[in-house]
Amino acid sequence: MKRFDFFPTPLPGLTLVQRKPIEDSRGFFSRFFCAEDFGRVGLTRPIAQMNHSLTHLKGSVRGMHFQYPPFAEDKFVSCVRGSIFDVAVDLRKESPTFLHWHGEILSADNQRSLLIPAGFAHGFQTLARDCELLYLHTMPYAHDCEGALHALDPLLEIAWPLPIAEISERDRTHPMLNSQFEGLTL
Ligand SMILES: Cc1cn([C@H]2C[C@H](O)[C@@H](COP(=O)(O)OP(=O)(O)O[C@H]3O[C@@H](C)C(=O)[C@@H](O)[C@H]3O)O2)c(=O)[nH]c1=O
Repeated sequence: MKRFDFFPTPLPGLTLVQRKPIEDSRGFFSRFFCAEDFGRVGLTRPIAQMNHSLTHLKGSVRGMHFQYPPFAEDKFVSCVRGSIFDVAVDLRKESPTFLHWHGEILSADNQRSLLIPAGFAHGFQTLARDCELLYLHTMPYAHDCEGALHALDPLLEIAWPLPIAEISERDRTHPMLNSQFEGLTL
């Protein structure tokens, strides 16, 4: 029995994952991750870290974050409480979709996740109060390799669905992109 459906997005390698829970009168049972199935859509490295976040306010934005090589990471992002507009930006130097973004609504109800390959920046906006996210990462957190784009960068033009209600001090001060940014070579 298939536990997931995988859908390609306009950005090569970025994959929308539809979990397929088994429901009964008690509720549901759902496979959350499967190395074999995910390997077929490009996630071939083992999971190194798992993180959990809670965001209280509707309209909050976190992002756009990535890690530079050698800590560039694949990320599997899910919203297990509430609903978010989840966005990935292609930063791969040679990619035909360099600096394009793609967004998907991920929610506890729709049971969708985004599988984001290394070489992308990631961020999201909450569409409800008290949203909780789970992340699987193929590389550990490496403070010295952190990179970020500004969520309101005019070169990206990310269409956030709501006015930004809250954003961290760090995320508010990321520099805007300029023509010197050549992208990531992995
Ligand atoms: C991301 C991260 C942060 N931290 C620490 C640093 C800081 O003191 C505190 C909060 O960090 P931040 O403000 O960066 O948290 P946050 O803005 O939620 O960062 C997250 O944003 C989304 C968009 C992602 O894609 C995630 O991978 C992650 O980068 O937690 C870790 O210890 N491990 C981690 O993996």
